[in-house]
Amino acid sequence: MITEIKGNVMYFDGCSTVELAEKYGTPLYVYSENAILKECNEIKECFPDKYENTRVAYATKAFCSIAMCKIMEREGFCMDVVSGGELFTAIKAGFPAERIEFNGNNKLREELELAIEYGIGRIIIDGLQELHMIEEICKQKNKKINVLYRITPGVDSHTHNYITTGKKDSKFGIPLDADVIYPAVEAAINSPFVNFKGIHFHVGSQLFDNCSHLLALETTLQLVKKTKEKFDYDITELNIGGGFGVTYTDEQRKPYEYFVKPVMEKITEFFNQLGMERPAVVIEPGRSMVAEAGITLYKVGSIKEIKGIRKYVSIDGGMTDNIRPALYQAEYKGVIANKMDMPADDVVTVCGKCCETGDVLIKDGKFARAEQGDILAVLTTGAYGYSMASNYNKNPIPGVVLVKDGKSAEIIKKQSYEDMIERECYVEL
Ligand SMILES: Cc1ncc(COP(=O)(O)O)c(C=O)c1O
Ligand SMILES: N[C@@H](CCCC[NH3+])C(=O)O
Repeated sequence: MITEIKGNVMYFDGCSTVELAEKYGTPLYVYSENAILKECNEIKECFPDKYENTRVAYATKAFCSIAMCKIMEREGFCMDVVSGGELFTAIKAGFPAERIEFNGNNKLREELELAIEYGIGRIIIDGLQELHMIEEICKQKNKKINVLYRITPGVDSHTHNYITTGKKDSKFGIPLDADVIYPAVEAAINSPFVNFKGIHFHVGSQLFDNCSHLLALETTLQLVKKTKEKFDYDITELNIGGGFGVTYTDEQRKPYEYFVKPVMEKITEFFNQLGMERPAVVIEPGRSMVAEAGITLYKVGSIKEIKGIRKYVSIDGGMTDNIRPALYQAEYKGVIANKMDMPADDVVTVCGKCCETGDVLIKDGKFARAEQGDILAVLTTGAYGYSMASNYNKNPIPGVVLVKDGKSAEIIKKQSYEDMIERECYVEL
């Protein structure tokens, strides 16, 4: 069990959350290595270990750090990066360049130059303009790189509007209009500077239904068939993105198998019928690999009861370390980590310390009766928490601790006030 209760205290991967808060200070992100490994094993079992020529590329945007890159390296995963910064982190962590795939709708020339210089495994191209930029760089550097095209499959997945990515009206991917996609495919096939491997799609995030993946796949397979007919060219790789939903509150999380099995069946059947070899298949999970492996610890501060309306419990962090409730109305569960033996029957709203009314982490949640100094743990914060943290109100970004079997180590130092102003100055003009 990753989360346990001993006496009145919540333990996380064998560590007392109260002791962690005391030792490292709050706010604090805590990641369980065993929980990450459990995800890795679950994925491996139903995907790369089950089907030949398949790969998992962890989408580092969910949580990007040297430590996470090292774990992914050891587990044999690939990594999907979306910026020069994520790419640099992976390389600095010693992650093999050939296992890195680069996504993004507006990759900068200098980011592409870095990627090509490092010799990464794949660039997932988001438009013809990008292909031309890659060709120029490869020509200059005398290099050739593997590429895929990210298409816009025209699928409206059922999730928050801000995290659906496959709709026709989207900044991501190449539209499937015949006069757009086929010239692009032809250009990539004929380019002496790229190896055109195949097609990528990503339909959205936090999904509980496999129908968006299957619909997008159908469209992709038609494109593969047309590419064969038109250009006599065999697509050798399909990337179906990530998006696998996790349980934050009451959602029923689906196993990876629910998503990948029908996808693999459909792909296998299609290529058998066509008499073509099945391409490599890649998935890009981000959230599902780390969300449940992470919690955030806070210290309770001011408590205000507005008679007949609401009770506010303030914590020493907030939207600066978890923007998701403010940005996507995301819901979380939390506990008073030092009062696990007490009934959670007090309905309170957990709010942050920013000067924003919307700085609320949990609205009307049930908690044990909170007092100043208690340790409040917000659960399932491992994905898109730390990675979206900000310095709003000049609040320092908290540190990150990795825990495993009762041991703990700081993997990202918390920011100090000094760190925040280090790059600032005033020049009288
Ligand atoms: C291209 C791409 N791949 C993978 C992911 C990871 O998605 P998730 O964290 O939902 O698994 C995203 C983010 O939504 C993405 O845009
Ligand atoms: N940041 C989003 C997910 C982004 C998906 C990226 N394509 C979230 O917290 O849910």
